[in-house]
Amino acid sequence: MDAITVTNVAKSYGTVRAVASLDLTIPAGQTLALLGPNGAGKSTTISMLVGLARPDAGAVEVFGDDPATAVARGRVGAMLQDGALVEGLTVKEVVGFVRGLYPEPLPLAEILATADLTDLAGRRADKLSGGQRQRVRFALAIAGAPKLLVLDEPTAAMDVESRRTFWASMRAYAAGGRTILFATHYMEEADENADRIVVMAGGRIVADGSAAEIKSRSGTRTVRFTLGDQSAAGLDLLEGVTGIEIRGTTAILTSTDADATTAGLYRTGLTVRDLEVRGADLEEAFLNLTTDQS
Ligand SMILES: Nc1ncnc2c1ncn2[C@@H]1O[C@H](COP(=O)(O)OP(=O)(O)OP(=O)(O)O)[C@@H](O)[C@H]1O
Repeated sequence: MDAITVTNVAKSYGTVRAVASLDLTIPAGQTLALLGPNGAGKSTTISMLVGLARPDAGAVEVFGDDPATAVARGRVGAMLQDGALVEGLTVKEVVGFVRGLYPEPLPLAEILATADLTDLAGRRADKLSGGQRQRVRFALAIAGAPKLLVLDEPTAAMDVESRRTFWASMRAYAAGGRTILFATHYMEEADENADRIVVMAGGRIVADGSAAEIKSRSGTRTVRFTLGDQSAAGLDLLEGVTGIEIRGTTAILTSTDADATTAGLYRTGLTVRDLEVRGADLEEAFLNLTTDQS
């Protein structure tokens, strides 16, 4: 069964078109990253998936129901950008209270352990650090044992170590066959934690695939070599070259046809040492895919 089907969805705020012609099917069990620059439409898409906003056109289904029904049935857990935490309660009390609202919650100890909060259980939730508070929000999102977990930029405000801990928690939760959708600006988070990456820009999907597919779809590769003190004049005219950068003694050519660029390079008569041809990294692919459309 599909966890999410979005069919031809559009959503505007006044004259701002946040999402347009959005089609997306997410099979149950998949971990999907929604990647895109500011204003791409990620949060708007997430709001519609969790029933907080209604599409102007098109349809959204979550496990075959409309989102509000799926949420009411306890099938969806969400960690949105600025959920406040109740003041004056300990972590254990907040999590215990929220899990009590669900028909079939996870055991309290399991929630705390999954969110790496066992050691903080007795601390006041509103007195924690930003990263620790995010973990409490994560605990609240999984408390009802939802089949679909939706996370909007869950690691914003976390340092590197907290991020690592957080993603380990997320993967542990996903391992039970659950479906996860998370929005992020961080390419490496998408690369390391998702089975599939959907890149959005300007309210539309501009790429959809595994990290490797997205990298290759951007079509760009880099050709690097040691230029030393030779002149770089004319390198930008080689076939396929779209960009050139000189870093110390190294020349880095971006190319849409690395074979032609390399062949042309040898014809220049330059002494070419340490030649390296690489696929674009995910960050370059992301910039290539989103720059023209946002
Ligand atoms: N409540 C709102 N009222 C008016 N415009 C809005 C509202 N929410 C979003 N928008 C606009 O809709 C567009 C999409 O915004 P959205 O928040 O969905 O993007 P995003 O990809 O989540 O961005 P970010 O990465 O910055 O969170 C933007 O142009 C934004 O300014």
